[in-house]
Amino acid sequence: MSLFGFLKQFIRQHWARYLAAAAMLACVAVLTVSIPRQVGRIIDGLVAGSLGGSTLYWQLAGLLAMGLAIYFLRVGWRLQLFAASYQLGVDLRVALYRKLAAQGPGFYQHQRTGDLMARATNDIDAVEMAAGEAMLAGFDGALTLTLVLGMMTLGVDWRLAAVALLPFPLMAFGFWRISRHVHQASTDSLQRFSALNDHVQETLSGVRTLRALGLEARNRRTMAQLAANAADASLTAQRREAAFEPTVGMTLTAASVLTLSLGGYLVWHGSLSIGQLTSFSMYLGQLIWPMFAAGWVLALLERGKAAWARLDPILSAPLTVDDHGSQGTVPGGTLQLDEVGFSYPQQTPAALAGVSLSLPAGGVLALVGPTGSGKSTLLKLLLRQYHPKVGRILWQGQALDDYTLNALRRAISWVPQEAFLFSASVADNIALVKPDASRADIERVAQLAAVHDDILRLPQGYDTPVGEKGVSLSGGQRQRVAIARALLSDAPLLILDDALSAVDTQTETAILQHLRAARQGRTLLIVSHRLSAVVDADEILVLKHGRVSERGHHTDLLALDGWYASQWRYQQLEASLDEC
Ligand SMILES: Nc1ncnc2c1ncn2[C@@H]1O[C@H](COP(=O)(O)OP(=O)(O)OP(=O)(O)O)[C@@H](O)[C@H]1O
Repeated sequence: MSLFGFLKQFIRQHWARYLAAAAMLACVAVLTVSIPRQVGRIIDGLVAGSLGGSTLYWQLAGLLAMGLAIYFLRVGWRLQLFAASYQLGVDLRVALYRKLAAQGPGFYQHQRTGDLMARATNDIDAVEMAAGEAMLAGFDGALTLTLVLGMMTLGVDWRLAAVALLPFPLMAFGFWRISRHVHQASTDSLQRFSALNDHVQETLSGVRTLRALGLEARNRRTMAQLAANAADASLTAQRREAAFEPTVGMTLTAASVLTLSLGGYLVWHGSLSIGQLTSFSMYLGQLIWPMFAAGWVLALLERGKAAWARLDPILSAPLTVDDHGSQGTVPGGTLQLDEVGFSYPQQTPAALAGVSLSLPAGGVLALVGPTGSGKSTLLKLLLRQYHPKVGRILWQGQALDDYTLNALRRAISWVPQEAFLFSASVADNIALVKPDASRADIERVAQLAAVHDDILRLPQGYDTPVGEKGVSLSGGQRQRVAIARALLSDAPLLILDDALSAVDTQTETAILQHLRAARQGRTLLIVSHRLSAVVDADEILVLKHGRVSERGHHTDLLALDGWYASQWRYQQLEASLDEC
């Protein structure tokens, strides 16, 4: 959709505000153009000696009243229009947030966070300006122009009007050329601001890594370069926009010279009064605003169009995760994969091929295998972040796609390796999916996740703020808080995605024992590099190059003497060396 299409749709929705603003504006325009005519009449009355005394005072008071009415009406219509344009900003931000929240990893793989943030702030501001300031100035300017031209032509002298308008086509041509440059410069400016934003965001996220690698100076130089690039682009855009003013100035000067030449000649020959020439000159002065408004409106619209060209692809991008299912709850039951295969876009080797498994409700399945063998990919298919290219996934005999995404996400408690803690207390972080959980419940799951004692040692215990604005927890503590969070949910499937990698073997054993005792029939899927975490699983699947290379119980796999058995021996040896 074009910017104008979008604005049309918005104006249709908020027509009452725009209509009220337009009505007030029309009154302002009528009053504004009446003033020079009135002034001309007073001057002619004074020159002829027919105006004086109380009539003169009443006419002057009338002029003052018109000025006051113009002031209040101007305030009124600006408020109406700005309220509408701010609403447009809110609507756009909500729409963008919804879209971003609904997109899957396939979308984010091609986007930069800083750039998306720039679109949500800078670009929406530019569209907001196009819907508010530009509409306001455009409507005002167009109305004033029509009325002033009407008064010049019909109310004063059409010959003067015809001559005064001669330079205007040249101005229109100048405007057209300038606005093309403004569009290009605005696009460039928004893109460079995005690049700068992206760099700041990445620097803040990776500040520890940058420091550890001693890259601060290099990063500072890049930052300075990007900031200078952004400033240059903004300056170029301003320079392009600044060209509107001299064009207007030159046009009006030429129009004034032509008017005075012909006007002087007509007055000299008695076919125009001095009052009429004064009125006409005042009308010419009143053209300054519509002309400046035209330049300003074009600049705002070009900026808005450049911003919209960056926003529209995001707002109209198809969802990488579709949500066409109709089943609102997942009843649990057997999870089944039939000959599932998947490859990432633009990746030739398949990340998964011919994977079949059956995980009954309440069962424990483990996924192991060398790095890059497809374990996380399989989880992504279960979480429906991607769709299998071949084969099918069923839950309780129903295709995964038949469930709504919401239902599916409620049915799965997923604990990733890198647990994210929000800026809130530890207790609130654990109770994220169940904000009404009691403190006793929170402490119970923290004990199951073997993190209760660690939390008690924090300065304010469970009320200690953590996350970005609080105390930093160790990787292992973060993982255990995330496990506690998952245990608090009632989801029938719990997925531990290498979620115990940062805890020692003893703590891992303790957590797994607690899990077995407290699972209460929940299905458990464990992905782990450490095989000690999976020895008790009902079934262990070894993935290699996306295929199941071994499967069975721990003892079966040891007997097979394949990758699992050699990895087990290696890890056992490593553990015994650690104990020495
Ligand atoms: N987003 C992606 N785009 C393209 N290829 C990907 C993507 N994610 C993973 N891959 C590729 O898919 C294959 C399987 O990766 P996956 O992350 O599933 O392995 P993994 O077994 O979980 O590895 P690890 O144990 O290191 O976490 C790898 O070759 C990987 O490079």
